[in-house]
Parts: sequence; C-alpha cells; structure tokens
Amino acid sequence: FWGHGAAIAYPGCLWEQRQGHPGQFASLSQVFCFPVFYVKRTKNHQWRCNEATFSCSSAELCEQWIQVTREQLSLLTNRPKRLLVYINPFGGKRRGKRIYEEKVAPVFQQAGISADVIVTERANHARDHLTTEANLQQYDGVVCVGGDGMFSEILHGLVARTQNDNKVDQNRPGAELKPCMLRIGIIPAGSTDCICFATVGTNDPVTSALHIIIGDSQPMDVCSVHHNDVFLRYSVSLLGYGFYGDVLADSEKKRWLGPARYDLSGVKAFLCHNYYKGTVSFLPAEDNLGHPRDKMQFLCLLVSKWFHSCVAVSSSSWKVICGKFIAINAANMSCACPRSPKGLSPSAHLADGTADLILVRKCSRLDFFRHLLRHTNTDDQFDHSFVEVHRVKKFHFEPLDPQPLLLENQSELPKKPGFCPMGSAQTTCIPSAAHSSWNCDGEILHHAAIQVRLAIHNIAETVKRKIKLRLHLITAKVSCLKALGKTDSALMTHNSLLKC
Ligand SMILES: CCCCCCCCCCCCC/C=C/[C@@H](O)[C@H](COP(=O)(O)O)NC(=O)CCCCCCCCCCCCCCC
Ligand SMILES: Nc1ncnc2c1ncn2[C@@H]1O[C@H](COP(=O)(O)OP(=O)(O)O)[C@@H](O)[C@H]1O
Ligand SMILES: [Ca+2]
Repeated sequence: FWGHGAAIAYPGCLWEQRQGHPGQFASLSQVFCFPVFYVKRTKNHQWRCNEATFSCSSAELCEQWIQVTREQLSLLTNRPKRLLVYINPFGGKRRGKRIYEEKVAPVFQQAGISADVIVTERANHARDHLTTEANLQQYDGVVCVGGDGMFSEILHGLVARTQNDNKVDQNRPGAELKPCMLRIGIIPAGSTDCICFATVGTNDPVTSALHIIIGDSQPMDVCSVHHNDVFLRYSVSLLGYGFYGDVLADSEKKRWLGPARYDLSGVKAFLCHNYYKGTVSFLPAEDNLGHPRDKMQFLCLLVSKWFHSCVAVSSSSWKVICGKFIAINAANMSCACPRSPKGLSPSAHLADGTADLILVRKCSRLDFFRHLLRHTNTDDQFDHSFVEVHRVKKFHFEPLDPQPLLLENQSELPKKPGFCPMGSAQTTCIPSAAHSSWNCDGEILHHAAIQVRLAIHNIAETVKRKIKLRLHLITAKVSCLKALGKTDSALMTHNSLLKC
C-alpha cells in the first residue's frame, strides 16, 4: 500500500496488451506486470484502496521491481503483520461481523496481514480474554470492531494485562501505570463511534482498516476515575454527569433500538430537564497548553509548548465551583461524532495530558436547546452565560446530598407533580434530590462522587518516533527513485504514474 511510501506487490503475471480500435484484436505484445495497491485520500478524510498496474519489458525487470518494493516495505517496521481482532456482534446496528467480513478482511488479506478473529459471546468477553488467555507476544496489535464501549472494554483488558504482567497495582491511586506496547485499531461498528471519529475524522470502516494497514498511530490521553481511592474505570472520550449520564442510563434498556436509542433518550432527558447540585473542584492546566475556546488545533504547535511546559512549574492551584448543573462533561478529546461533527469540545487535544471540563449550569429549556443545537453547527457552544469551560489536569465531583442507594423501583421515591417521562429507577425528574450517573465512555458508573486525573503522556517520545518514521519514509523514497533511475524508461503504469 503506497499510502506513505510503500507498496504491496504481487508476483509478476503475464499480461496481454491489446491496442488498436475496440473490437479489433491488435497485434499482441507480451509484457510482464505487477499490481500495486495504494491508499488514495478522498473527501471528508475518507481513504480508499486504489490499484495501479506496472508493466515491464522482461520478467527479470519485473522480479527486480517486486524485490525492491518488498525490501522497502520491510523497512516500515510500524506496519502490523499479525492482529488479534475482537468483533462485538451486539453493538450499534449489530452489523459488526458483516462489516468486518465484507469491508475489512479483504483489505487485510490484500495487505498480507493475518488476523485471529474472536466474535464476542457476552459483555466483557474481550476484556477477560485479553486479561487472561490472549498470548499477546505473537501480535502486532489488537483490533476492536464495535463502538466506544467495546474500545473501552479492550482498553481496560490491555491496561489490566500490562499492569499484571509488570506487577503494578492499578487500584493504587498514585500508581505509575506501565504503557501498553500494543496499539488498538478501531473498526467503527457502534452507535456513536466518537473515539474513531475524533482520531480518524470519519467513521468509515475501510478508512480505519487502511490506517491500521499502513501502521498509523495516534497517542491518546487516558483518564483514571476513582471513588474514595477505589479505582473505577478509565476514560478516553467523555465523562458526562447530568444530561449525558441520564441519556445513557435511560438508553441502556433500549439497546434493541440501536443508535436511535440515544435520540429517544436524549429527547426524554431534554424534556425532563433535570439539574443536579454539587461541588466541582479542578486543577487547571498550565496556560501554555491552550484553552478550550482558542481555535488552535495544531498538535505540533502544542508539542513545542509542551516541551517548554515540561520545565515550567505548575503555577495553578485548585479551583472550586458549587452550583446546580444541567450537565458536567469532561471531554478528553473533541468527542466529534456524526451527531456533532465538531464535538463537545472542538479544541480538545488527543494527547496533551489535559481534559476540557464543561460546566452547564441550570438554565431554561430554551437556552439549553440553543446550547445543544450549537453542537451541530459552527456556532460556539461555550458562548452562553450559563456555560463555562476549563482545561484541567485533574478534577473531583461531590454531589450535594449523600448518594441514595440506587432504588430498584420508583415507588419509594416521592413523586414530583406533573410531567415525568423518565421511567427508569436511576433517573427521576425530581431535580434537587435526584442523582445522575456518570457516563464513562458509554458505560454507567454507579458512583456520583468521583476523583479524576489524567495519565500524563510522554508526548515528546511519540513525536520523536514520528520524526524518525518520517525520515525512514524519505530514505525509502530515495532508494526507490534510485532503483527507478536505472529503469525508468521501461516502466509505465496503465492507471496513473505513481508519485514515489
Ligand atoms: C437539537 C439537536 C441536539 C443535538 C445534540 C448533539 C450532541 C451530541 C454530543 C455527542 C457527544 C458524544 C460523546 C460520546 C460518548 C460515547 O463514548 C458514548 C458511547 O458511545 P458508543 O455508543 O459508541 O459505545 N455515547 C454516548 O454516550 C451517547 C451520547 C449521545 C447523546 C445524544 C443526545 C441527543 C440529544 C437529542 C436532544 C434533542 C432535544 C430536542 C428536543 C425537542
Ligand atoms: N457479544 C456481546 N453480547 C453482549 N454485549 C456485548 C458483547 N460484546 C460486547 N458487548 C458489550 O456491548 C457494549 C456496547 O458495545 P459497543 O460496541 O460500544 O456498542 P454501542 O456503540 O452500540 O454501545 C459494551 O459495553 C460491550 O462490553
Ligand atoms: Ca486531552
């Protein structure tokens, strides 16, 4: 795949070339050829696999080309050869298996990638397999065919396995986690797919498969969530309390609706218009890590600041905000998704050691509707008097009232007169007394009081690796051109002259 300076070549085949007018058999001249599959960028960040056929005048030349191409390929050590694939047949529109078999497996095969495929039979099957049985040494990466919840499951499995193998107790709040050497590829087959959308720019399975094949990688922040020093979960996309927590809690019982469950629960949560009292405390990030309302979305600019901030002593101190909140959202990334192309926090960076904490205070339904609507267009969703946003490295939330036990049924709760569409035990329409639940990457947390901190990313290392990879590619291209130099006259393509 030629995407970043490499190509897949197949043994030369004898190929007859016909010229002259259609319908007439012109004189045949024997030529030798080989196809090269390459990545072609199309619109909206989508990638497609294209094919160019090279032809040569002799079998020897053809072999030489294939040999040189294969040698260049082998230099790209970041490309996976062997993958462990987990398919969630249950997520999204329940098309995970079909998506993999029809769109991904053929491209993996073309690229010479072998894959061990496990179709999960229950929730947490993938996590448990990763934590115990999987022989990870034989794989170059793990692939998640599903949505954000499935990615989160695999993330937890990999992180737990890595800590176990390194004798690290991940439940200890201050524990320095060991980085996982395996990358996780995402084939979008879920309901929101915001992690895939925010990293690749689209939720197209073929595009994601091609990114995996050429060995792309994108580091990501991981938040750890504790409750009174007990580890609960990691989060890479959204930690949402209030609106998004209520939406998720209500939608869990409507999975049979597929992705539409969120819209139905979303409307119900909107009409219910619950707000929740509590105290948010947070540690702001250093100023030079940008601000959620700046339009700077360039990672490289951030990296240079990051280098300088490594020496800067953290001058910020904890801030505390009490109030009544419609929603408390910590976006570890933009959370861009088909519903909201810019996401909850468009300027949130993927691997900068911070999260954007968005506080939506109690407001009218109309104001909240305006705020929500701005997520679907280019208007600034933070430009409201009842919305504030902070870039943070840590934050805590404490609900005002002690958390009641999650009651099994509604009868024990005092009824609020009037409209109460939410039928679930976890979500009521009694604004002041009720508790919401935290939506952690699409999974429900059963504690309202939480302590969140960012796992600091050694972004410098990642950038160095990227620079080295770039140099590799330039070298690859130079040697490829040298090889071309000897025989460029004999070479032509029938689709397009490929830029080496
Ligand atoms: C008036 C239209 C308002 C549209 C508002 C769109 C806001 C969308 C924000 C999207 C945030 C996505 C954060 C992602 C979280 C995911 O990790 C997580 C799990 O993903 P998975 O299902 O792939 O496993 N997904 C979720 O938690 C789902 C959140 C999606 C909430 C959508 C809410 C729709 C709101 C509709 C309100 C309509 C009000 C109109 C009243 C007349
Ligand atoms: N075979 C299975 N049966 C039931 N649940 C599963 C299965 N495999 C995974 N899950 C669970 O399904 C949940 C949703 O998965 P996900 O792929 O995120 O779908 P969605 O995007 O629709 O939420 C995850 O919490 C995951 O643990
Ligand atoms: Ca971040």
